[in-house]
Amino acid sequence: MDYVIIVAGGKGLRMGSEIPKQFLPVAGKPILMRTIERFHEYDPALNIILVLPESQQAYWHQLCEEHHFSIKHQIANGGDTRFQSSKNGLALIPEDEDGVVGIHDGVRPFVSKEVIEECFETAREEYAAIPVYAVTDTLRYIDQHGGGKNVLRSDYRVVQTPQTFDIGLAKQAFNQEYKEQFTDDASVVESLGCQVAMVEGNRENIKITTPFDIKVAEALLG
Ligand SMILES: Nc1ccn([C@@H]2O[C@H](COP(=O)(O)OP(=O)(O)OP(=O)(O)O)[C@@H](O)[C@H]2O)c(=O)n1
Ligand SMILES: C[C@](O)(CO)[C@H](O)COP(=O)(O)O
Repeated sequence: MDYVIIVAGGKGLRMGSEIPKQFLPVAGKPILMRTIERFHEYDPALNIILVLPESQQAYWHQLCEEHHFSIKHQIANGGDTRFQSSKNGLALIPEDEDGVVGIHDGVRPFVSKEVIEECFETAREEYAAIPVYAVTDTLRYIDQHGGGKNVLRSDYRVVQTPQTFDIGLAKQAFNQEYKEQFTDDASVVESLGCQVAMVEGNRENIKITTPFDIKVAEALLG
């Protein structure tokens, strides 16, 4: 069976809003509900695990009632790092389960059905897959003395989620000790020595991080 773990255990410091950013409404509906809906639309049989700080779970249940949100999901507790949040979500998947697990940021409500499908199918064949897109701005490397140097942007890709993995592989990877360079789930799997396949992401799949991103999100739905 396939699973998606929607991680929403962060602090939202860059958003700086009173309400945690995953609950902020965009065109009248909380971001997190929009994100979960995308995966349910892709596959209504997909098992959904939502990772939320324990202190926010009662509020989430209240929001679900208010919005008549009835998509079935399990809840895991958020961790101090994204690594720990993903790991807590993975712990709810039975040990002997076969299939693919996607790990997706709760604050990326604009992932397309095609990208979700491509990520799950590529991981089924190649064990690990991530959506990426080409950099469109010029990039500059800054050294430790503050000096700058132009770099070849075609050497880089911007990485999105969902990041999809064979379930056994993901569980093995998240048994490692946490390292600071684990900024996404693929970096955890890669540190086992595994290759991660890349699929073309969709540009609208932004990570809602700052108040500016809320304006972009409203515009995308407008
Ligand atoms: N300990 C953490 C940290 C992050 N996340 C989740 O990972 C996703 C991407 O992280 P980001 O957008 O950076 O969220 P925050 O960490 O909440 O933001 P900030 O760094 O501004 O505090 C978010 O859905 C966030 O909730 C998580 O589940 N657990
Ligand atoms: C996982 C991620 O969204 C891929 O782009 C990103 O690495 C999360 O980074 P954050 O700074 O912890 O939000």
